[in-house]
Amino acid sequence: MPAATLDAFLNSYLGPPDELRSAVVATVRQLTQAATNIRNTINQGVLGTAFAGTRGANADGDIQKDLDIFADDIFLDAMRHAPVALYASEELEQPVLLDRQAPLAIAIDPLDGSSNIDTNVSIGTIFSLLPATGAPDENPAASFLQAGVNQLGAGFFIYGPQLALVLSLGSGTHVFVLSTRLGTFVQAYESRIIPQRTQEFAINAANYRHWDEAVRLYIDDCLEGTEGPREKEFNMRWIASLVADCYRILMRGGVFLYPGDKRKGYRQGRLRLVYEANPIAYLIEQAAGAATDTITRILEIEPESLHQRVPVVFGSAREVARITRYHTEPSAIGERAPLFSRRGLFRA
Ligand SMILES: O=P(O)(O)OC[C@H]1O[C@](O)(COP(=O)(O)O)[C@@H](O)[C@@H]1O
Ligand SMILES: [Mg+2]
Ligand SMILES: [Mg+2]
Repeated sequence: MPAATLDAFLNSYLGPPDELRSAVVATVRQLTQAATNIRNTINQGVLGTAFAGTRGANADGDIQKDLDIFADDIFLDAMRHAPVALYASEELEQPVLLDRQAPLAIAIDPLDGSSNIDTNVSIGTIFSLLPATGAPDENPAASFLQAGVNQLGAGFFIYGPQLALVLSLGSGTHVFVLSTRLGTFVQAYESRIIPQRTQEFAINAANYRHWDEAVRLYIDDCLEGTEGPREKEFNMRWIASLVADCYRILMRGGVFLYPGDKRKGYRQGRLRLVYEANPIAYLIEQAAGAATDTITRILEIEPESLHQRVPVVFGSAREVARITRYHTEPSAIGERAPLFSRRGLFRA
């Protein structure tokens, strides 16, 4: 039986012992309050004016919108009231030390999908909960340079038609929706299970000419549909909000790719390992999906720096494995008939 509310779910959470478990629960509660606050602000109807304005660039060189900064301020403030030692944000160059005695470190993308703010398309907040390690005041980055397998929990809020929280604390991936009638988050689904197979892919196809050959050939094969080696039709989606693309995949399967490409600054793709790829990979794996950097499991990558980018492929496990084979053993992608052997590397 699913717990009826987020509160009931958190009360029944049997995670790591004692201090860490209660810290995770308290932190998730603070996060939900901050997200509700942001949702209320978004609903004031100022998206096209005040909050879509730009401020400059963040540590990573991305344009910051006013809502990026607003969301960052709200979550940072909320974490001051949670048992969190360190707050690392996509929008801030360095982690903020909050309470050196506290057991947790949080990495956050306060506003994901910023390019969609003024178009009224779903946006979100992604977070990753880690154990604070070492001496947080001496080496604040160290807590965030742990491989994603060390996460205690991860999730995202999606400010869509519904305010939803997708959460995993290490046993399944759960979806809660804010009920304004009840004034609380209620469980919307049993733990999600992503189908192993899919006929739907998500990629920004405008970058086709910049991709490596393996990615191009994978997409070519999908596009050839029933006339190509896959012998089935594919559908394409690209929302340009990672949270929204991930939510769809959790609901009905699919595969998402943001590979590295040949554009300047995109060799490692666009998404950040610590703030985006790790928490999303955790949620996807907890829902029986898979997540790689095309070859290596995302959750096993040791981050080298706080704002590091990483190529990302995630979703239906068999499709993710297939994409890895295009990169590692192209000759094994031999299901195509000679009819399809017309191009390059894999077609010889
Ligand atoms: O505009 P592009 O290159 O298609 O990239 C879209 C991707 O970039 C992101 O917007 C990056 O996140 P931010 O908005 O937090 O910078 C993802 O949500 C999305 O998947
Ligand atoms: Mg983002
Ligand atoms: Mg962001």
